[in-house]
Amino acid sequence: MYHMLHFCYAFEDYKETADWLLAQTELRPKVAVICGSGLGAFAELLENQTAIPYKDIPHFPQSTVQGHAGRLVFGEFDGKPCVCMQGRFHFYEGYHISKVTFPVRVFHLLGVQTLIVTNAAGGLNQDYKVGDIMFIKDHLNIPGMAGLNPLGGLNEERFGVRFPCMSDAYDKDICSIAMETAKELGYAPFIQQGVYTMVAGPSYETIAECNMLRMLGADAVGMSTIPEVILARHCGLRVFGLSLITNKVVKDYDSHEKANHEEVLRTSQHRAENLQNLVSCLVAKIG
Ligand SMILES: O=P(O)(O)O[C@H]1O[C@H](CO)[C@@H](O)[C@H]1O
Ligand code: HPA
Repeated sequence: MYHMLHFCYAFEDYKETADWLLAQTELRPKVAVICGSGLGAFAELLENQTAIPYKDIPHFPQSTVQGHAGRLVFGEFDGKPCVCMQGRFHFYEGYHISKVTFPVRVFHLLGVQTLIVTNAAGGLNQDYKVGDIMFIKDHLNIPGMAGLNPLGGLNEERFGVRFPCMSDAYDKDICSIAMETAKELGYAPFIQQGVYTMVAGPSYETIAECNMLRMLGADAVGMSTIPEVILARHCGLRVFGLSLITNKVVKDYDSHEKANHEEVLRTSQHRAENLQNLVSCLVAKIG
């Protein structure tokens, strides 16, 4: 059990990992991408790639969830260097919250300036359809409100300030570029902009919880992303986030629908190509 005041990692641990990675590749990425459930095929498109299994990287946790391959891939899109997490870590896997977010600070030390986070999420907004892509404009940090924030404990000033601002968490300029890119690709009919909320998981939400989350103003719900975004903003990275709406949450007691990870992975596969095109064009534009 970790005490709140104890870091799970010291600054030197992040630095050791970053230096180890810098010795594995000549690429110096300015953009990092975290792939959500079933969305990791994106990394296969990277040119000149160096792929490193998480198990070989000092201090890195392991991926335990289906649809998260567990490799860090360095490569290029249109000559723009990028590093991509093929698989993320979730709190419900049993990792301390600072472990879930470990790679984000490593990216910062690698020289990354922009983080793109992707996830699979359940649609709470009834206007959303399965297969829609929601650009995240804001978030509701439910575990954070219950005391589970990745910045809890002593502040590491070498990364950022004690009380970072979150009202500007999602970069409006990158979101506009992403919208423009989606239009160019003909994807506008299935793009949404909305609020993502995180629950700790791994159980999916009850009907009452879904209704509550919707009432609170959330458009989509998942079990990830927000801790990564908070750590990224703390150390000054610009953030763009998107959710693939893989299922509609159940909000009606007469419904026979049941949330399940197989459906999540099926929808991810169905939209994988669109997402890959969108994110790769975005990396090429902002990298
Ligand atoms: O957020 P990502 O990693 O995309 O995965 C989402 O899909 C899984 C549930 O089906 C949960 O892990 C949820 O967070
Ligand atoms: N709830 C929570 N997390 C999810 C869902 C959901 O309906 N779909 C994909 N990830």
